[in-house]
Amino acid sequence: MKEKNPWHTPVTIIITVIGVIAIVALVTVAVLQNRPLTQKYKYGIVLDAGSSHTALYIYQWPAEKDNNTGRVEQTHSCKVKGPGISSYASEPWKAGESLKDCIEDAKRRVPEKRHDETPLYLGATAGMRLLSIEDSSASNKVFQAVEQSLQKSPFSFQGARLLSGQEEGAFGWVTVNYLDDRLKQGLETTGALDLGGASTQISFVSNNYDGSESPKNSVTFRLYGNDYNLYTNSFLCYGKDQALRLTLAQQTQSGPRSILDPCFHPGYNETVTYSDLYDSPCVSDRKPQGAPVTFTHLGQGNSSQCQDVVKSIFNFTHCRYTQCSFNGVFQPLLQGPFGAFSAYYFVMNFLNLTDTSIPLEVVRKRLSIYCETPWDQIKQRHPDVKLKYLAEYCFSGTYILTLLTKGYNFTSESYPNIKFIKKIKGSDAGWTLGYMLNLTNMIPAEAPDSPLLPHSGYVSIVTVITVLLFVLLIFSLRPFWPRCSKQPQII
Ligand SMILES: Nc1ccn([C@@H]2O[C@H](COP(=O)(O)OP(=O)(O)OP(=O)(O)O)[C@@H](O)[C@H]2O)c(=O)n1
Repeated sequence: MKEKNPWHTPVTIIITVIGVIAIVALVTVAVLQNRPLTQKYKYGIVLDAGSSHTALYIYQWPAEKDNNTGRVEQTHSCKVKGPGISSYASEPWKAGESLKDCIEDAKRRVPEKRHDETPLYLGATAGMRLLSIEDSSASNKVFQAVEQSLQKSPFSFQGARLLSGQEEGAFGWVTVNYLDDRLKQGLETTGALDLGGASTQISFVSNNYDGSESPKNSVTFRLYGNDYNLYTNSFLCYGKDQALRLTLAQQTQSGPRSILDPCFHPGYNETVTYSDLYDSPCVSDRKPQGAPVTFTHLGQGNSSQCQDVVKSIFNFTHCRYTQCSFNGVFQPLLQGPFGAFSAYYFVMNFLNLTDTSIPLEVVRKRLSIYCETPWDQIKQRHPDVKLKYLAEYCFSGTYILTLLTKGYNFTSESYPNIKFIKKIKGSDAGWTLGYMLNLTNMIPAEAPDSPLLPHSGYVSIVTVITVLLFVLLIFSLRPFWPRCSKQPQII
């Protein structure tokens, strides 16, 4: 006599087998769907052809997230050897040649199979702006030379062009706020202060600026569903190299054989050629008549006199708007935090003055002690720093403080709102990233629709619900279950 197992009916066996197969299939799909994928990246390259040098930046972002944001990051930068491309006006082909090493470097950094789809841009700033004012044909030839050289690269070259000061300021602002994740989240934005060699930019959003007063300073953006009305201004000739020319021009108006410069260390002594100093549209019309060929540039190291000389290159006398910064340029009330980068950072970092919680008066005092230090001592303390940079830090520090306080109207109270920065989350602060994001349409005007759940959450929920349904099905089939009788069946 054999006791029949109540589960051994064909219906329950079939249901159980199908159920087990379904659960195994679901779990397999869920696991496979959520396995870590080997990330594929896309790349973009921007060359920043500045007045003092050219730099190449490589950016990357996950291939499947072209239209998403907060994900583009700088993976590498390469400093082009030699001066900025505008310095090759008399031998333009050399401007093209100068870029080759960094392009070779980029070829090694970007995977070969991505080369032909990687956009390559060159944007030129204030150095080329000045050259185009001075000699537009020479500037065209320099652009032709760099274009010829970049067309030979395996990348998808998208052209070389001159950025307007307004674009330089606005794209710097986009970069800073993109990297800080402020745009996507619609947070209060950070203003951008950029100090180059030949121009300087200030860009910020102010509640009391809607673009109606001085519309030429207004740039509007719609980013991730938010409207921004940005104030921006670029001051050509107020980058730190051209500002130094302006102060030297101020001190050599009578064509002297020597000057005692308060912005250079005591004991500093260099011979300067008048024609070199005045070889820039920022000062060329002021070249003194009948001056000797050279003058001796002597350092005096006097901070308060240096402040006076630096102040004298700003014009505060006329303003046809409700308020101005300097040279009759409109500026609304300063608002919010500011990121100060490029030469702001190089100089303040060298001077150990990037901490803006140090009171402005203390900063001034420390700078004046530095300026009064004899040139021999300075050279001894910093044997590794390029002499040209080293000689100019006293001037540059004084210029930065004067530009910020007298020029832009930062006060002791608002000075701590400035943060001197070089990089944000590994990417350099500057106009290049914002420029690329704009040209590749990587910042959408409207906020992208995001799915309710991440993919892994979706798969897990579907799995759990299916298992539940299966269990319910088994229970709903109860009437078909064989009954367990207490009496053993006799077969
Ligand atoms: N370690 C460094 C590197 C650069 N500089 C100075 O910083 C200034 C400008 O830097 P940059 O942002 O590279 O300006 P450019 O792009 O060359 O100038 P522009 O934007 O005006 O065209 C130059 O005066 C350069 O001499 C410096 O003082 N210390």
